[in-house]
Amino acid sequence: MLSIKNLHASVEGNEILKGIDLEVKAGEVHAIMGPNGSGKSTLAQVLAGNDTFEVTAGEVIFSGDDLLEKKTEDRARDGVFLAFQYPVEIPGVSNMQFMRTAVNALRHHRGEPEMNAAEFMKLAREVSKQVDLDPAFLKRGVNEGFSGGEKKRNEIMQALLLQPSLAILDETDSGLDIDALKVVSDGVNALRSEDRAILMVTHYQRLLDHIVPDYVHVLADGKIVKSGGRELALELEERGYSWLGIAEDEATEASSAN
Ligand SMILES: Nc1ncnc2c1ncn2[C@@H]1O[C@H](COP(=O)(O)OP(=O)(O)OP(=O)(O)O)[C@@H](O)[C@H]1O
Repeated sequence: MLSIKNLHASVEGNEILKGIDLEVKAGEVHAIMGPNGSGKSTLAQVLAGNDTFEVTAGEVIFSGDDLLEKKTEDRARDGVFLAFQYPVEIPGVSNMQFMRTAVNALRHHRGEPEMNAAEFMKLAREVSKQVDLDPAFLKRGVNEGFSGGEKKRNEIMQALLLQPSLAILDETDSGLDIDALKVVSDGVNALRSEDRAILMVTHYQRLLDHIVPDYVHVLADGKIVKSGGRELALELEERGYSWLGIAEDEATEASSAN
């Protein structure tokens, strides 16, 4: 589903991604871990099409197409979804209005009939229960005044409504209390399916107790330096990053993040 080859990306002339290679098949869940500042969010943003970052080399093939050639909105229509590390507040636009517009844009693109307000309300209420978010949040401005954990739950609600082919989740577990972590993980597990891939950026092995990944990758200084199965995350928890030959300052930052 997703094939990344030798991906390089820069911001303001600084190279952040320095040759990423990654193959993700439909049905798989991949976790991306690594020290602070290693490029995890940059990778997520580049895949979603944030033009702050300049791709200087490499290719990304998504479902057979050249992803990097497509505009952000076309990537979203084709099924790429990004749950932000820091979800953005959009005051004045209700959550309901925002999500219905997005869902109907997708349905239109897929040649499916649009959902009217009543149909969408019914669906949104069901999904909000799934992530334990009071349906009252549907009426509020997008993320406006939401707590950190509520924003993260709202991101997963969007994913459940949009049913993307590729869900990229950037630190969806950060700031969640123990119960919310379980709720959000259940939401992500509900997304798992044979025709969908999930790329999850996380610092915490404990998330991977709930959402068991097929593969774990360590990103350091813009490159994937180690890949393995779930046991790699357990090893990182125990040993930190320095055994992988990651520079001492990066490894220290990483252990303080953990
Ligand atoms: N818009 C930007 N302008 C300048 N530098 C940026 C920008 N975005 C990212 N960077 C830099 O790129 C590097 C990688 O950042 P990124 O957010 O991808 O790291 P990360 O691995 O997700 O880190 P963390 O674990 O702390 O979230 C950092 O040094 C960061 O300061």
